[in-house]
Amino acid sequence: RSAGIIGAPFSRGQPRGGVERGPDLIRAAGLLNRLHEQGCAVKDYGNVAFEDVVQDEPVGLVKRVRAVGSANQRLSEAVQAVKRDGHTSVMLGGDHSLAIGSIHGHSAAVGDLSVVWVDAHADINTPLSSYTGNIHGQPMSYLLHELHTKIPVLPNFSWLKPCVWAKDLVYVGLRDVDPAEHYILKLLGVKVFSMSEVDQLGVSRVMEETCDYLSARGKKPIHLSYDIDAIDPSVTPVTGTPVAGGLTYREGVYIAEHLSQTGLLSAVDLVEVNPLRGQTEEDVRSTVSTAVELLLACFGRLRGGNHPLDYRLP
Ligand SMILES: N/C(=N\O)NCCC[NH3+]
Ligand SMILES: [Mn+2]
Ligand SMILES: [Mn+2]
Ligand SMILES: [Mn+2]
Repeated sequence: RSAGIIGAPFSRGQPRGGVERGPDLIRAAGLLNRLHEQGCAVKDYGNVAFEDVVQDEPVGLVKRVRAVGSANQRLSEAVQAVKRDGHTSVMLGGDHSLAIGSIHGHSAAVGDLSVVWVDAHADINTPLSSYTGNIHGQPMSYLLHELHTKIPVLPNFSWLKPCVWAKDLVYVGLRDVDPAEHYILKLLGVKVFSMSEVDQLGVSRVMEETCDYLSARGKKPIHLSYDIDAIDPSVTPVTGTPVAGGLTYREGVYIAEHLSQTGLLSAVDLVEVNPLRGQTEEDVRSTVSTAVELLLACFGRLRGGNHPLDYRLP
């Protein structure tokens, strides 16, 4: 395995400052050394340099459109470069609007892909259905072929073409879904394992059904887009929109372990870590270390232990 790390210090998909600190916090917690120690080749591509957009009036209700469009165009190029070099792309956010560029760039590199979206939220509002106008609640609508007619022309988004089919998308962890989003999920027949299904089936059944569902449409590269707020706020409180009743630490790690073992994991996003949303230092430490553990599990770390292929007892 090999990981190409991209920092995306970007917050304009939502109104709360601090989420742009995510990439450097996750690096400082030792992600690269830990990946190396577990036998993963690692290349750090640094942080994407985002354009400073000054005049960015709302377009209808949609906020910070030009900044988000420009940022995601640059992120898409960065992800394409990482994939061209043959790595699994690891995008450290930053807010979840960055999934637009991450998934677009991944698809530009590998073609058809499947998306596993682990999140308390569906992030599938269209620009016209969103209450808040914050684009981090909308990224999936920009990416789905089936919603193309629902996306107006937006400044700095002319580069973007939809690249995901609704039948290649699976959600895990949903527990805060708007009516418009629920309508879209039902209309398009998107596969959803909300927290109700996690409770009903258990996480191992959820992941078994997720992988069976996706592989029935051919073994496509998997894009795992992990919003840290999928995990329960008791474990990962420093995030913009925490929602009670989330995944346990163990469930969160299991999801990553399971997808890692498919051998199809081709890109990972880890987004929405916001240190300014914590009450204590421990809140920040707990959230950031959980983010690191989730990523280590994406690259083959197992709780039962690992050993190098060439290990020999002395
Ligand atoms: N964390 C969020 N998305 O994952 N917040 C925006 C969506 C709220 N409906
Ligand atoms: Mn999200
Ligand atoms: Mn979320
Ligand atoms: Mn969020």
